[in-house]
Amino acid sequence: MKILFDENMPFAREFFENFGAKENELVSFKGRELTAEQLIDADVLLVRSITQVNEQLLNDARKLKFVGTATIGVDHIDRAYLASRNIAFSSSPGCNAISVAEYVVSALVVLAEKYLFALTDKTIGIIGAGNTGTRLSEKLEALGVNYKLCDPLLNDAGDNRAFSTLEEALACDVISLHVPLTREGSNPTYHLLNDERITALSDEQIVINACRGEVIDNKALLSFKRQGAATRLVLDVWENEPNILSELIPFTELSTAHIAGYSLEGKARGTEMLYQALAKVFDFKVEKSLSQFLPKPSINRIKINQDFDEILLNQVVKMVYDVRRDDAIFRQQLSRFGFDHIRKTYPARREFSSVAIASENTELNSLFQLGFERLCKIEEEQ
Ligand SMILES: NC(=O)C1=CN([C@@H]2O[C@H](COP(=O)(O)OP(=O)(O)OC[C@H]3O[C@@H](n4cnc5c(N)ncnc54)[C@H](O)[C@@H]3O)[C@@H](O)[C@H]2O)C=CC1
Ligand SMILES: O=C(O)C(=O)[C@H](O)COP(=O)(O)O
Repeated sequence: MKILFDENMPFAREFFENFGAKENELVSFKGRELTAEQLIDADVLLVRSITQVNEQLLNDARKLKFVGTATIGVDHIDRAYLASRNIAFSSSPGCNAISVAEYVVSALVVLAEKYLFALTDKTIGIIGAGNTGTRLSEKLEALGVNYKLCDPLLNDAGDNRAFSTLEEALACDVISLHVPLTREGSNPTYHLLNDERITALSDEQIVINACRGEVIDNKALLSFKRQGAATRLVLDVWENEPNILSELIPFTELSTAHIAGYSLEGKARGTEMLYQALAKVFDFKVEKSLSQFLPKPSINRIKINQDFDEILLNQVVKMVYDVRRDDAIFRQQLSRFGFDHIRKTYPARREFSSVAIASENTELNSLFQLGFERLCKIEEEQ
């Protein structure tokens, strides 16, 4: 069985070697350079978000039986075409939802420190309450931060959480976008933040986009900022990646290269989910799991000697993931090396759960609910 996989897919060789594939049948490719010719004798194609999978790419791939994407988003896949060819398809729902939620928490912590506000004084409007929006809401709940959820589709489907209207979510102190990119249907998200909604934003609001660039009209956003709006922007995703509207960058508080979901765990979970999906389709036994391959994090245990407060939160969140690192890389390297290079050479980043906390009679439940591990007494003594 010949398996082609994106070179930016951690542990793909470890998962797929011996998976009915001989050495020369496990072939990596560059996501933006994959050609139809490379796929002629492929049985399985495993992509990330930068490969457009459509008729043009697959027309000559007559042996192809399975396409998988190690991502949450599926806007790069023509699923109707795959169905018309009877090619099995699997994405990796939720694989990097924790990573994106931790990116947002890091951004909030950094902005709270810079502008001297308490997170508990703010309300976060979460637009899109699927895997990522839900993970974020759980983390905010852990911190005692108010939030509103907006998801008309889940609301209509009978999800019994309390939902707000889009207008209510857009009026929150912080707006965090977690919708898929859609251009059709009852609630399309393409340019959800259009000129009209952008110009209605106040100087005090913060807008975070870590879903898809096209959800915000980037040109309208730039012209809004050029007119002097003080609205604070955190942008991880951009219209027309990798050729983005770089004039926007100086107007943002934090700018990154579509890496919100790039914790090692988040990326690698995508690979693991494809391994499991492939095993199901081809009736192979699932024998491997991610825990076999994840390296030890550079810091995996800490001891905390005070009760939880926002200063402590700032310290521990930034110890694991400080989004300013990625912002600095982006600003310094974009023009020299390009968008894709920054993503490909992304430095290691781990999730909060990679660190276990020991505490002596201190109240740290907020940190455990946020995602940090609790170190029990026996482990502490080892
Ligand atoms: N920046 C990054 O690195 C990453 C970005 N993403 C993006 O984030 C998106 C969301 O991820 P998940 O939450 O995991 O997906 P999901 O599919 O679990 O949830 C998306 C939610 O958005 C809702 N939704 C759709 N249209 C809406 C609208 N007009 N208004 C409000 N809600 C709407 C859906 O009903 C669904 O509940 C993905 O589709 C992907 O494009 C995902 C992972 C990493
Ligand atoms: O999972 C998604 O959806 C994402 O946006 C991923 O973080 C995209 O990563 P790449 O597939 O572009 O490496």
